[in-house]
Amino acid sequence: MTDVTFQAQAVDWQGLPAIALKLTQGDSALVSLQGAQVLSWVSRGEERLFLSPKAVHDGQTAIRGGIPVCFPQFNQRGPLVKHGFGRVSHWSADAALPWSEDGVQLTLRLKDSEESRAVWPHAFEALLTVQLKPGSLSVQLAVHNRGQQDLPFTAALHSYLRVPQVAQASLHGLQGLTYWDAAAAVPDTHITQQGEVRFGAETDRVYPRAADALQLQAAGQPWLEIAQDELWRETVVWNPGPVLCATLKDMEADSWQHMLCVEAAAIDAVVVVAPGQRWQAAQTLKSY
Ligand SMILES: O=P(O)(O)OC[C@H]1O[C@H](O)[C@H](O)[C@@H](O)[C@@H]1O
Repeated sequence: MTDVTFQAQAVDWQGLPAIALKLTQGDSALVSLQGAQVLSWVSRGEERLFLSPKAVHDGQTAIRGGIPVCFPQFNQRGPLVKHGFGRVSHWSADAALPWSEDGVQLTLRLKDSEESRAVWPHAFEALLTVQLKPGSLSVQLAVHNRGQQDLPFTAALHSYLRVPQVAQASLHGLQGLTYWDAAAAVPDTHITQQGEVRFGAETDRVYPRAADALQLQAAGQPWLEIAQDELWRETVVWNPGPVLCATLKDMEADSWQHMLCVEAAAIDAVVVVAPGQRWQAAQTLKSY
């Protein structure tokens, strides 16, 4: 006897190919093949990811929201397009598989191509594995070096978390850690976090990974636990605030009030994967 615990279906999201995962229990996720980007995670009836109502879906532009995969470069820390070509590339999907007792797992793959080698001369396979089970979503990036030389990269899972109102949200678990403040007027500003993180003006910070999982508390929502594997050595916290948000064409003027990004990142030190070796690390979200 086989108990069916999930459904996986190829669907169209705004003209782009995507895969819809749905658990018998009710939780669901939507994953775009562009960028291997999770666009939606509904847990216990509630959408937990922010996807901009003005997100561009032309198949070439980065999609604003969900969980973009920044790879093989974070931000503008290198010669590639901002946040790397991974989020604007077409990934292929394996068949979805049962996972754990009541969940589903989906793996998407991106291999080097003539186009990628023209800008980044490395033979690689990147795998993005999404594991969905009741109350929890885990996203793992794996990078396999298929070439003869060392493979250097930086990366992040740029998770956009949806909150009803960011002014009534707080992020717990980073206190005592010293962050680099990328939004500070004075370059190279480092500040030690006091208490929880709160949002209002532009926030753009790189923290070292905390030993324990973070907790996001937002009025009108169940708590969210945010954990990241050790190889994600940094956590980026980003919210554009009203001024920067107004300049982002793919955000509504008030979108900054309904999101914050907590990004599992490997960026301060370049990751180097030896020939034939593999690097992998996950971020896991749990709703309480
Ligand atoms: O607008 P994007 O290219 O998606 O980047 C959005 C943001 O990503 C990260 O959080 C960086 O730390 C920010 O500096 C950047 O503005």
